[in-house]
Amino acid sequence: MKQDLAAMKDIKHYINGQYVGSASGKLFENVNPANGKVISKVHEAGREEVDAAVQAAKAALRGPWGKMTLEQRTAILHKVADGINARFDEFLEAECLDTGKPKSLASHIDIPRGAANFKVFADMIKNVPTESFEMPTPDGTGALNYAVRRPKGVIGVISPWNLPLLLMTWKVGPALACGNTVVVKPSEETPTTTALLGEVMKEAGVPDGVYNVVHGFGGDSAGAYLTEHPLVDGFTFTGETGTGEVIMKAAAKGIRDISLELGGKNAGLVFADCDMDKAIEGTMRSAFANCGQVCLGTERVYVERSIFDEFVRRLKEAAEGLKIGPPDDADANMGPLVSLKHREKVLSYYQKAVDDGATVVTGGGVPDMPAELAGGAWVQPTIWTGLADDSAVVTDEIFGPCCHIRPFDTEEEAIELANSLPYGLASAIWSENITRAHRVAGQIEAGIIWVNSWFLRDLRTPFGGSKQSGIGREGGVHSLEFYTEMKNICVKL
Ligand SMILES: NC(=O)c1ccc[n+]([C@@H]2O[C@H](COP(=O)([O-])OP(=O)(O)OC[C@H]3O[C@@H](n4cnc5c(N)ncnc54)[C@H](O)[C@@H]3O)[C@@H](O)[C@H]2O)c1
Ligand SMILES: O=C/C=C/C=C(\O)C(=O)O
Repeated sequence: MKQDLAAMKDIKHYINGQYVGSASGKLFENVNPANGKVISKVHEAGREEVDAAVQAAKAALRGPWGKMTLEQRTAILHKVADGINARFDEFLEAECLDTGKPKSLASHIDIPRGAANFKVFADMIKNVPTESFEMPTPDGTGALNYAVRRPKGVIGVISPWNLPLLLMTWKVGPALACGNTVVVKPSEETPTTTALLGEVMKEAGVPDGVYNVVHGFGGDSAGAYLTEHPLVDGFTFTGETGTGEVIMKAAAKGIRDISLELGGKNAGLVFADCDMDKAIEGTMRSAFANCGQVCLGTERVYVERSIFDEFVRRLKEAAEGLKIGPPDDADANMGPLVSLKHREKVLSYYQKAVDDGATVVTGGGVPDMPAELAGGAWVQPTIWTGLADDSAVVTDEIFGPCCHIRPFDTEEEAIELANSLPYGLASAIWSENITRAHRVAGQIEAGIIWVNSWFLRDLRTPFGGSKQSGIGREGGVHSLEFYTEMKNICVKL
């Protein structure tokens, strides 16, 4: 049975290789944030559907999937990647309708990464060795220890709405490469590409029950039912820090493992010895790409005082040059926020900045849009200066197209400011003095540091946050660590 994705009117769960509706008949609306119109109705899973998905995933571990050779399994995952590429335009259309993001962005980042996440981890699991140790024994014969990887089991994948296909496959790719089965709960805001992937899985020959999808909300809905289900062996979650705390508690019951990629309030550090063109281009992307809805984005920018005025002037000019528009507008490089609800949150910070005495360098409100887009979640790219370090605008993750720029005088002060919050996800350093860049990078409390770049991704590298930005690392061998159980076999010779 195929999902009616061509019309994209009715988004069902994908359980044990079939698209199925909810027994309760409960549906919720999926809204296009570019115009406020309903795109589709989505089935909301109850405990019954979540249980069916988890049971299917458990059973599939013992079915054909569990018996496949590594070669067979990884060949299928390459077919999944090829299947995404073959249906690139459908994925692109679905992702852009759900999020409102420019097609120019999603066609370069979201959809290609959706495919790459399967290929990279399929190849990695074949090529990363495990360890072995020979040891002496009192009788002189010795013993040999060697480690093997085994799948962890059923993985619960809970993903957010900002980069829906990219962030979901970033977990599903390595989870399946390692031989696990998954139950995915995509964000209620962006269910479509996760649903569409079910068809690709089927076509690629992924056995039924290996990839399951349940739709719904977080608390008191599909998300909570999934984390409370005792047969799930581990959870990988990307989303807000507060939600991470709730999921961590649920995972404690039954001692299930967790990987948490959480929020940030990332600092950009711009030194006087930077290449100003590069720093402006990079900070533009880090503050405004994806309408500022990137966990790695820099909402706090610290600039050395001698170049502060020039930097602010040039970033303002660049921000005012952004073209706001819907996904199909080929010139648009900024879309709407994901929803009107999220816009309320972002605009509350725009107001708070004014209340706290900020200088609004540019933006601060809602742009004028043509009548057919008036119902969309549009917001202006916004830059502030002049806020105190303890203003909520400077300390809270806003997740909108905005940044506060503040001057600093010394390297020590810049590092202290960057490290002053309980988050520790990412940071961008702009300096042509490579010794300084290394020195500063080593002292920033964050999991990911970019020097003279931003969001430059090599999927073999560790990815994750320190402090309240997460627990664990994914990427490269670190994904293999999370998605497998290492077993040591000690053989007395
Ligand atoms: N560190 C990273 O790699 C990374 C990447 C992208 C986004 N993020 C963070 O994600 C946030 C934006 O995404 P969001 O608003 O979708 O996050 P969110 O935490 O609101 O939701 C994420 C997912 O969790 C589900 N959920 C919510 N409450 C739940 C509960 N009680 N039990 C189980 N599931 C629940 C949601 O339905 C959704 O699928 C930002 O904070 C951003 O920084 C982090
Ligand atoms: O919004 C957050 C972006 C996260 C990016 C990744 O997880 C990635 O590039 O693998």
